[in-house]
Amino acid sequence: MLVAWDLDIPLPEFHPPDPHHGQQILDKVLEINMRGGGGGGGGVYIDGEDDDGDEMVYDGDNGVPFSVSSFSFSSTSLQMAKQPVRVLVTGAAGQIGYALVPMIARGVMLGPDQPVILHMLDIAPAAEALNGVKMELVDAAFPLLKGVVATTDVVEACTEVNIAVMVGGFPRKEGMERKDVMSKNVAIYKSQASALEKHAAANCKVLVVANPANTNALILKEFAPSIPEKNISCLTRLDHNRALGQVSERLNVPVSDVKNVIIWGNHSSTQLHGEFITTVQQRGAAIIKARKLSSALSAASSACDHIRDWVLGTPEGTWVSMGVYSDGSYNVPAGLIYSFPVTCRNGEWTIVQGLPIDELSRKKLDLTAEELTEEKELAYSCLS
Ligand SMILES: NC(=O)C1=CN([C@@H]2O[C@H](COP(=O)(O)OP(=O)(O)OC[C@H]3O[C@@H](n4cnc5c(N)ncnc54)[C@H](O)[C@@H]3O)[C@@H](O)[C@H]2O)C=CC1
Ligand SMILES: O=C([O-])CC(=O)C(=O)O
Repeated sequence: MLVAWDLDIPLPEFHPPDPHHGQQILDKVLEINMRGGGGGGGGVYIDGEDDDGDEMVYDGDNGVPFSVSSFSFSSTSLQMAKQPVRVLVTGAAGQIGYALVPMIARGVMLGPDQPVILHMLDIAPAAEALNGVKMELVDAAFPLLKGVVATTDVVEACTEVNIAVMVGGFPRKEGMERKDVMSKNVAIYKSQASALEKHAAANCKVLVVANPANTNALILKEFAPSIPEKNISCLTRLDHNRALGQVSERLNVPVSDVKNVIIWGNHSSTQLHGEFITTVQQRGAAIIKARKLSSALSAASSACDHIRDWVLGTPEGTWVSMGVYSDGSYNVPAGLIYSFPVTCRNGEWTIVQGLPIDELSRKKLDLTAEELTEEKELAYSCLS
């Protein structure tokens, strides 16, 4: 018998009830609900139903106050069945969405034992394409995928989501800077902020991918004041991964042997400089030139890395780059969504402190902060 358990609560010794239907019932996987209360009649109950609906109850009666998800057992195993996590992907009919949703459904984002329910949002003109993506998700028969909501209704899309990956919006074309799509995209983030604030699950974690990613995330934060600022982030992990990839190629070492690069500031071309850095900075533009479309598979994969590390934690001794709400660390103005080196544990990110910043880097850190301040003003002018 295997017990897989992800809560720090002692489980009383478990004796499955004597089955009245012999092997048949032993082979039936039972849904077990655990509920508890303090003192008095409180205790631990494990109950389930057999094929005929007969209730089977185990009462550990140890008075441990808790309320947890369900798990299941069979004759050979007793395994924690995690509750599905609801993951919203906006712009799901677009090219990043198309690459991202199968990754999520396969467990790339939240782990191979974490069931998911996908919420996919797009706009009315993309409704048919969105439905096509839903059909493909069904056809792929992903074992972890417990449901798909495909909708053009933002409230339905946001309802009870635990994680929101905000990809919806317009991509830049060749020759444009990312902030050139601001006027089209920033209004989306203002309006979707309210829907998330009102309808998402408490403690929903938000990752903004659509450009200009830092400023869209900041607008979302400002128009969803009840979502904790720690829960709103933007994607700079793609730049981080690009830097890892460049180091790996140039030194001819496996990318898994490279770690702890840092992306400071904006997802834009005001990151640090030098030939290596220019390559990383201009990689998005190079991909647009080559594909006539902006990056998609690498963006989707990096979005999975971002959420995975945030939720499941960064490996010991490793930091990653996340666009997060600045608290003034490294003398970056507080109140910007700025990319910092962070470590994550227990679902929380922490900025790595005390790294040396030389004079040139200082200038560049300030420059990218100035750009973000200007973008913020531009965003508000687009909204007024
Ligand atoms: N932060 C990063 O590292 C990266 C950011 N991006 C950005 O991600 C965004 C999406 O890129 P792609 O998927 O290539 O674009 P795309 O054009 O293929 O897909 C975007 C989707 O968003 C939908 N959409 C538009 N308005 C919407 C709204 N109000 N609500 C929901 N959906 C809406 C569109 O109908 C479309 O299906 C772009 O802004 C792009 O610049 C792209 C690559 C990397
Ligand atoms: O460059 C773009 O427009 C898309 C993007 O953000 C990237 O690939 O980094």
